Amino acid sequence: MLQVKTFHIEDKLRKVHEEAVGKNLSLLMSATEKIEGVDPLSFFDQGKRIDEHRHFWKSAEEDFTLVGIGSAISISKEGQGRFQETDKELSEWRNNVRQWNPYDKKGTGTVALGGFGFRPDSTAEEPWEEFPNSNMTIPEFLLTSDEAGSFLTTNLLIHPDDDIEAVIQKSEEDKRKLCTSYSDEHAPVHLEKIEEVRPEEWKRTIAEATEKLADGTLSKVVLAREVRLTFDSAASITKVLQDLSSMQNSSYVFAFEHKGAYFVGATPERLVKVENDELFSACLAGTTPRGDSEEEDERLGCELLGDHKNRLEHDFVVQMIRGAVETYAQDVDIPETPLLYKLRNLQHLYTPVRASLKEGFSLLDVVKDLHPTPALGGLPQQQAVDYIENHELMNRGWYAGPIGWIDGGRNGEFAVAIRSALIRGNKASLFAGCGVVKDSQPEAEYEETKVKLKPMLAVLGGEE
Ligand SMILES: C=C(O[C@H]1C=CC=C(C(=O)O)[C@@H]1O)C(=O)O
Ligand SMILES: [Mg+2]
Repeated sequence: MLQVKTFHIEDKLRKVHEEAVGKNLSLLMSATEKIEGVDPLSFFDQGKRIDEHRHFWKSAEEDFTLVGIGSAISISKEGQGRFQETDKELSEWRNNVRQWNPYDKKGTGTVALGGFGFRPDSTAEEPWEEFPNSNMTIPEFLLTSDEAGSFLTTNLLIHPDDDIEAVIQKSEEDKRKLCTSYSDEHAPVHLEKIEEVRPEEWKRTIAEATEKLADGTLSKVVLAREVRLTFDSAASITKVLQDLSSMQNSSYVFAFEHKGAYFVGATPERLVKVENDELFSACLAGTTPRGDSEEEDERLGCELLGDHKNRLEHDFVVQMIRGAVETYAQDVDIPETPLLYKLRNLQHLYTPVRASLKEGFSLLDVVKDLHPTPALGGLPQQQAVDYIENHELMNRGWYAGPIGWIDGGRNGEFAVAIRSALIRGNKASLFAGCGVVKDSQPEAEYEETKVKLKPMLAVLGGEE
């Protein structure tokens, strides 16, 4: 039986409002309480009754889920300075927040959730019309759920001319709705049409890229393709998240909603995590399918570890991440040889990175320098990004961009948004890419992207 505890923050809100009136300033109020019996997916689902701006984030390695509903502060920047401008604006709000948070818990309080498009200068081209170039949001209601329990943070921006009694009443009502268990049966969607976007032309772009790679101008470039789906009705995002969470338990499961469009996925690829000033990154590049039997699986894994083309793809990523991390961290620990990272449908070459973040740097400083790693862009970085812009047959939007969260206490994590789909009503665009090096074969890369598309396809009515 669900237990709803309503947290009374009336007095705090009245106090902040008085101060806002006195100073003639808008003030951010943040209050965190411990709650019980609230399921993150139910909270997300109920959130649609309150606001069409919702966020969902589930960690790949620990029991840690964040769900954000609505927005108290929404920051959208573009251009080369977007990471640092976002960081600066977040700090300004946090330096001035009126906060009640008795829990020393990462991911509570003025947490900002969101992401950044792949390119700093991309415009809202089809199918990304609803998405700004980047957006980090401090939600009005944030559920933080981990093995120790659940915490609800209410963040409200209080204006001098607010009717504070009405604000109090609405926030209490919203919380009651969010903490009500959902009863809806979320039916799976029925897939009516699958359309691969120009697959033969895409294979030719791979062949052309290998020529460019052979002449030495580029060392590696990641090229992605799109598959469009049509369903018989609008897809339930709650159901998609539920299925991704149960099927892809070594991946970050995420959803970002903007004006009725959803960017959803299950990515295995960490960009960077900071916790207690420890920094963790990951090099994930080089791919082979899982085997049908244990023996076959092991054989495929061994072949991957010894495969020259995949090791080259992978080593470019390790080199680049090492260089970027050394600027911001000390005691950098990176093993010499990769391990295997096994997912439901495929296995990757994986090298974990661990270091100590130097004082004075933030998570977003590291994100700025790491993005895009050669697992998503290529090498040299700028030439590869330009090559992608000029040759790829799709608009990346937020695909392969950094997505994640950051709290007011220097903790946070960003992953890269691959194995993902943009869903609007009864349509979806799925994206998958592959690292192209000079020995790449177009047909093999095409097959690799096919396997990478499987997790999203499987939760959207397709075959696994
Ligand atoms: C770009 C994607 O995967 C990257 C991450 C891991 C392995 C990769 C590869 O082996 O090609 C890619 O670099 C994608 O899934 O869309
Ligand atoms: Mg590959």
